[in-house]
Amino acid sequence: MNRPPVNSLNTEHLEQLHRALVRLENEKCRGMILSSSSPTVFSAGLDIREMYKPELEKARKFWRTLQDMWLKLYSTPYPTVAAIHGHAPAGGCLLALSCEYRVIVPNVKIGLNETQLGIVAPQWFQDCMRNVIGERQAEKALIAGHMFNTEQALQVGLVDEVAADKAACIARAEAFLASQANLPLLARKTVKLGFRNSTLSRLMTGREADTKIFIEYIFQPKVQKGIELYLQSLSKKSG
Ligand SMILES: CCCCCCCCCC/C=C/CC(=O)SCCNC(=O)CCNC(=O)[C@H](O)C(C)(C)COP(=O)(O)OP(=O)(O)OC[C@H]1O[C@@H](n2cnc3c(N)ncnc32)[C@H](O)[C@@H]1OP(=O)(O)O
Repeated sequence: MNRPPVNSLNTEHLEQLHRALVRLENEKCRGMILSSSSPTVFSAGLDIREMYKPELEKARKFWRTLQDMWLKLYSTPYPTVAAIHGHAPAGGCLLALSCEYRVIVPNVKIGLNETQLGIVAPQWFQDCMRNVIGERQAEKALIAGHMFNTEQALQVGLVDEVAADKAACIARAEAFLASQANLPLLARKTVKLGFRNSTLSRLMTGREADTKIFIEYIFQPKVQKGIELYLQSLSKKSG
């Protein structure tokens, strides 16, 4: 990902990611490392400005593009690793959770923090967390909107490995891909999809309902007020 300053996910960036995933699949790619050009941020999650006073059709397109990108990422036939050498809140955490393996560096925060922002992580975000860390830990983390530090993320199983720095993180991600390289492709892909199918189907069969929930939620005046205040707090911080 290379969308400075924080790889926030707007419609255009989501489309780019989606196109890249389609191209990799068409080219029979043998593995992907999802990484960031930023030295300190993996992805800041959804671009909050896409949810602030949007036009209805633009907001619908934004959400459908996110759904498209995620459905592709979660179901790739090739192995995927997240090299998390920077913070990964909310949608950034979703990207990492959607890969098959996660390597992280020290001093990083990662989690589905939506509750803390007064918004709600959609059901499929929640499913991804549950599938990785289990029901009990996911429930606790999501209710609190907990951001895990590196050590906590490893302990709870949110990530698989810690590496010293970006170079080591990429090297460990490559080692994971190498460990998968000799597995029969069809068997590997079939098992992966078997595990992920119920989570994928839940969104695929309820896409329109999920979009409607998103739209009705963000168009509420009190949610808009919350987004406005949050945007102000973010830009004050950097100002
Ligand atoms: C049953 C009911 C169901 C209801 C369902 C409703 C569904 C609602 C949708 C819910 C889904 C939400 C998922 C999300 O992903 S929401 C996004 C959450 N993300 C965050 O909270 C991250 C916020 N950012 C940070 O914490 C930090 O920026 C950082 C990532 C830790 C990096 O810190 P750093 O100090 O390096 O950088 P700055 O904070 O100074 O930021 C630099 C500039 O980038 C702007 N910025 C940061 N994050 C975002 C963002 N997510 N979107 C847009 N812009 C962002 C920040 O304002 C600075 O801009 P400036 O320089 O112009 O001021």
